[in-house]
Amino acid sequence: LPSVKILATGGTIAGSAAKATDTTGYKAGAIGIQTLIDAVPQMKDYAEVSGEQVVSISSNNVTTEIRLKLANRVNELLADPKVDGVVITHGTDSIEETAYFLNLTVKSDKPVVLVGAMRPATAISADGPMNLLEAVQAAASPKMKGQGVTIIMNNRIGAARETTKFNTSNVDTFRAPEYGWLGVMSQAEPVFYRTTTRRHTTKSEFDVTGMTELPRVDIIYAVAGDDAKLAEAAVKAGAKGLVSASMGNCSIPNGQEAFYEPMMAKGFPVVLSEHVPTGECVLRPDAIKKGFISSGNLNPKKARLLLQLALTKTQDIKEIQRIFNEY
Ligand SMILES: NC(=O)CC[C@H](N)C(=O)O
Repeated sequence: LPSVKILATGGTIAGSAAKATDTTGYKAGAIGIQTLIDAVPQMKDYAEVSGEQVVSISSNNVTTEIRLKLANRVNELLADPKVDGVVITHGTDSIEETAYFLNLTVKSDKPVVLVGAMRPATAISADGPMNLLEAVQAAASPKMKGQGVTIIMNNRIGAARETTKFNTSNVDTFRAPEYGWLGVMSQAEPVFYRTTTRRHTTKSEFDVTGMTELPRVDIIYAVAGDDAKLAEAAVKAGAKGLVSASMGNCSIPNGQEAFYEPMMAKGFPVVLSEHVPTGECVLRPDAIKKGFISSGNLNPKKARLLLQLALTKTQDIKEIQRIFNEY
């Protein structure tokens, strides 16, 4: 049987509530990985499974430091010829961020699958056990090779870059709204319909070996008529770059643009992403001249991670734009 390692970080999949009917008032990350593995003995028909508890937290508290630790551990594990795949259990609030981060920093074409749940492990019809089983089945499958880091929940295989949380409480919360799912889990096997063309894993230029911190990047929300007080505070707090969660097609209020302009003239990177859920950010010619970088259709939280990694390589605006065009 293939060997699959499960790295556990907490989240609702490891959540515990006082009553089986509680689906909101529960403690995330309360149950250890061995208990989650023991609850799904069927996994042993597909893989030799072992667990490792990395942290036990709700994913709103996953820091850059934890993501770097995960990336380094996944790289260590997958460098071992005896390990065939890795599953990471994770809270759903930031699962897409960690998945995308690993998509950019894992140096292997072996499967890396992130999985979560929306109902705590103690709930009636908890979704965690079936999701975990399918994640392990996928991580054990050679068909997952080279597909990049994926998120698997509710039978669907989503690319880290494209998959995003859509609903605060529904079990079927994830969507891949722009380009759809890569495929599905069907009868214990991954079935692929698409692949992603953006650079990831073995084709990524980012190397976080031994790193414990990354340059600070903050996200500034753009709302009609707003000023730049928050952006100023971010720079004062040490931000080495900013991501604007802009409106519509990369539009931001004049008050913010007036603050960014002289900063960009000095080489400070400002990436325009959007809080509209889908679509490209197409920069006007004068915005390009001023130094703005477009995130394409990458959402603000993922654009923040990519800018943090880009800043480990370069400060050059054109080079950072090249990176956003490729990942
Ligand atoms: N469904 C979830 O996993 C969300 C619970 C929690 N806030 C977390 O992200 O860990």
